[in-house]
Amino acid sequence: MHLRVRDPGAPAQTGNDMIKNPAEKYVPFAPFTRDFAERTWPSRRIETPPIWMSTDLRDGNQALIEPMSVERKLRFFEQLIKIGFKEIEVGFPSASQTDFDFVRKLVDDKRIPDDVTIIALTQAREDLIQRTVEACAGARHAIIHMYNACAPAFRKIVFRMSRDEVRTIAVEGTKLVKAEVAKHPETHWRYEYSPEVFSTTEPEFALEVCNAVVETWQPTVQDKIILNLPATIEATTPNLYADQIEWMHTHLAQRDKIVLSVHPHNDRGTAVAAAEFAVMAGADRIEGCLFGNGERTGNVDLVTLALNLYTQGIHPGLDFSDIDEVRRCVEYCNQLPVHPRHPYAGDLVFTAFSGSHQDAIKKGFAVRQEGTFWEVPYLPIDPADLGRSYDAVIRVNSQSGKGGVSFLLEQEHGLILPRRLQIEFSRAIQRVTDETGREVTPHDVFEVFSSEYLDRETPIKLIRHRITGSPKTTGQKQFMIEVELEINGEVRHLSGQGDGAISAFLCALDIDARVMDYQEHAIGTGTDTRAASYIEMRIQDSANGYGVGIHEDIVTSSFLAILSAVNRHAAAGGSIQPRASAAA
Ligand SMILES: CC(=O)SCCNC(=O)CCNC(=O)[C@H](O)C(C)(C)COP(=O)(O)OP(=O)(O)OC[C@H]1O[C@@H](n2cnc3c(N)ncnc32)[C@H](O)[C@@H]1OP(=O)(O)O
Ligand SMILES: CC(C)C(=O)C(=O)O
Repeated sequence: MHLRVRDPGAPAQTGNDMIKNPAEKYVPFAPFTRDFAERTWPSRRIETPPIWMSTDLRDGNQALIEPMSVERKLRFFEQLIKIGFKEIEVGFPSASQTDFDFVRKLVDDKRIPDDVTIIALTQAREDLIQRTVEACAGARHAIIHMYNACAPAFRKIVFRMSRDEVRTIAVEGTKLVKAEVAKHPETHWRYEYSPEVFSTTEPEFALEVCNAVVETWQPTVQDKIILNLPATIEATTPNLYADQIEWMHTHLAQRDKIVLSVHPHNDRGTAVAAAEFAVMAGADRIEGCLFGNGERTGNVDLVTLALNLYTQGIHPGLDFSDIDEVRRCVEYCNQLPVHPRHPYAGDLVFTAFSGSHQDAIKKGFAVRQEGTFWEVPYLPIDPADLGRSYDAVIRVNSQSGKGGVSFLLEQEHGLILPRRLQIEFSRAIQRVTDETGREVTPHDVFEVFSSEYLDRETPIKLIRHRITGSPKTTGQKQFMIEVELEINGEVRHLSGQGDGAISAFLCALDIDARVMDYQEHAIGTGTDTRAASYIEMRIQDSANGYGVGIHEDIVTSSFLAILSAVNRHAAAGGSIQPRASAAA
């Protein structure tokens, strides 16, 4: 295909461009000549899951660049069983030897659990029906699924047939299926009929064909027929599809002997909505594919549908506890990637880069208590329910803020930064992300944090300290301290006293500095426990700045935090004047 870039100033062109008035070329689809005012579906809610039918191995497979081998089909089949599907369309056995062999393998190797029904699709042609039944014969439960297109364009262009002739294809095909399956009584056979392209078929005609098929098959309340109403090509807004479904639901004869099924495709990008509305409108069953594979823009995505229900508190009856494993399997079998933004399953769907999202998520996790309703902002589902970790929930780039940065430090290193330090440190990260224009990993964040706060050892480095007198030993309200420091490369011995260890240390340093805020907490537990100290200082007349120290000993960690603040001050060009000790 040839793509052209058009000069925006150029006059409208003909040829490959969009036309000025699409109404000259496209007719909007309206299923009813007048409004279907009797609709009730908009005020309904979905309270129970539909019957799920996976057509990955059929509709999904027929849309692949390379259809699945038997090995890939088997792997997919096992995965579908594991997820909990009870109805699986396994192929179009009359279409290819691979499909035929695969279905036979399932049956002959007894790979189909007793509570699972396989489905095989066929056109309404005698030889194809025979081959389809032959492929499934011997299975405990099997559904023969027959289709023929009923929409006006197909009657006119593909079949060149009248309505009566098209209805006859459906009825005669149904008779053939009935006769063929009767030859294999060891299998419990059911029948599914699809008026293909139902989405653009006149509802009255679809009804006429479906009623004729039901009459021919003669289902019972116990052994229902499946009538599947496909949006073979999604033709309109999902509300109109729902109207079509509700109209069929309320007008079909023998409705109690019918499982009403839908099969939405995603041409307009609204298959999920169409399927949900269809269930509200009376559908009992949905056919689709995992992650929305399928012809053109795909079949409706069953993962999204199932998990949409789950987030409304309704268990879908399908298990996606390890969604990554499901995704890997589907990607392998289809040889197609799942988009990183794909609902519930994409790599990025539980990740926030932007500052305000990160802030809200961090706060949501902080107040979250086990056993309470899920209420973490921006996360519609707990990633842990799908086997996803919280590791990637927050990632940092130039769009991020303090919440995200400090969340990473807390998650990865157990550091709980005071609010003002969060603000201060996020500026350091912002500088990096602005300079590089790239994401910073949790590892990068800690590196920046270390070089900004923890690795500051010049001009003053703590060598050792000794508290020589404390209120307990001296009987006075004073701490006495002796400190060995390296200052500008020279070892110094200083001493000081104060009401506490920190003030004694500051006295020994003899710097014009005040502690504005002091916070500490433990990191880890047991013998590995360390203390993290955060000290905000005002040194001389400069603006407040933080220092951070981490050490096994809590007092040492606070001294390190003071020196971290002092050294940062010096690095920023501030002056410091330590006093020489008496010994020096
Ligand atoms: C919406 C859907 O997804 S439907 C499923 C589509 N999937 C597939 O087609 C995949 C498997 N299909 C195939 O391998 C092949 O199409 C086969 C084996 C079924 C048939 O192959 P062929 O015999 O070569 O026919 P072809 O595919 O060209 O079918 C077209 C013919 O079947 C007729 N036809 C199409 N659909 C049907 C139907 N449901 N029932 C009866 N006849 C049909 C057409 O009118 C056309 O007839 P014509 O040759 O007299 O004009
Ligand atoms: C055969 C039918 C159900 C189909 O795949 C479709 O209409 O999309």
